Amino acid sequence: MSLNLESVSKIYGEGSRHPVHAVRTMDLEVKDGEIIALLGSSGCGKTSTLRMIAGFETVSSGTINLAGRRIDHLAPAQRRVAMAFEGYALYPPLTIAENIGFALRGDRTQAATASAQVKEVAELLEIGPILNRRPNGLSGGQQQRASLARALIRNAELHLLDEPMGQLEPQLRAVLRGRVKARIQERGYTAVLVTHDQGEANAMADRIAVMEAGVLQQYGTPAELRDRPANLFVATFFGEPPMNTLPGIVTEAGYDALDAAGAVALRIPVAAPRGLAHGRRVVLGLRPHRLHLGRDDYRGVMVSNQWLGDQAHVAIEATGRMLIAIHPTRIAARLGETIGFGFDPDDLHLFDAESGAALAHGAAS
Ligand SMILES: Nc1ncnc2c1ncn2[C@@H]1O[C@H](COP(=O)(O)OP(=O)(O)OP(=O)(O)O)[C@@H](O)[C@H]1O
Repeated sequence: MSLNLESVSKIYGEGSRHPVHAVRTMDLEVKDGEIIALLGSSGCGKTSTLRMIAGFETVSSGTINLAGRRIDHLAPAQRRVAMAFEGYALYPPLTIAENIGFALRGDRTQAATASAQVKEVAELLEIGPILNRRPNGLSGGQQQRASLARALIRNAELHLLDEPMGQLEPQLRAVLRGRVKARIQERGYTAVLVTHDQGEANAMADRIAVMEAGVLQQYGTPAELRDRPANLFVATFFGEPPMNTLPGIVTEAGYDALDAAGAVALRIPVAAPRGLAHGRRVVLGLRPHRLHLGRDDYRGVMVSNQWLGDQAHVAIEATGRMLIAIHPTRIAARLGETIGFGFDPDDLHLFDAESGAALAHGAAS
């Protein structure tokens, strides 16, 4: 069902001497049947947002609507929301099967049907063999999958998944991501996933909400975040390795990238600097796969060269700063050698030097 957050804020210790403003006037709209991810580094407010939606934290201000019904004043049990907790929150005296099927008891589901459903979701998450065990003594990854199963088995109006696969090893995580996503889509569930792993957000979410310091920085599809980052924070947070950035200034002939001392380090000729006034201070951004090695436009010193099996990640020092390039083949040059590079000015993203807001975007990837 559709979910709407309007101007939602969370302040812990409001009125105390050290209030923490964890979420700031957040607007978020999730469509019926959509999977979205809240993505950001530790402490940015992801879990607080999720817990306000679930009802485990009160909202300090703002409103939350689910399926057109206001829910922010309701107790968690009245919200028709299923949640997989970061800390698992399993009942120690119950077996894993009883934990997973716990919510079905109130649904007047026949015992046999409930047991078949528990088995089916347990197999999906590869925890079939531990259904008769109790949570104590199980690994973090097993408990985490039990918590996820307990949420997925419910036919709720909204599924909230807090770092649901953080404890699993990469291979299993990759398999389960696909299965969990397929199950959510097959059943038409609406889901909000919390993660600090952009690979997970990319793999599972239709749209991603990037948060930093309690503020929603951008909400869009993975392609929108990659090709049209709203600001410098999103540009350098989203994408691996991150976007290269250089302070610069708009000139009559194009852009000048500046070194740390403010001197001109690279002249980048462009016919029309995208309507920006001469003298305007900007930050120039370039994705690493758009920085081409072996061209003669500029020169830098190679300071690192890593072959990752299918591509090379090369760091060059130019303009007194480090620039990262992704190259499709091995680079023969040694560390310390001078290497030529270049790029197409149309691939540059431009940001305002003061606010970091995007002014113009490079060609789409
Ligand atoms: N119960 C609480 N009381 C006081 N401050 C809190 C409480 N819970 C969270 N905070 C603070 O609110 C801010 C946001 O925390 P939150 O857990 O929402 O972030 P997060 O992005 O989910 O981080 P993580 O990925 O580490 O879980 C942090 O500064 C955190 O220390």
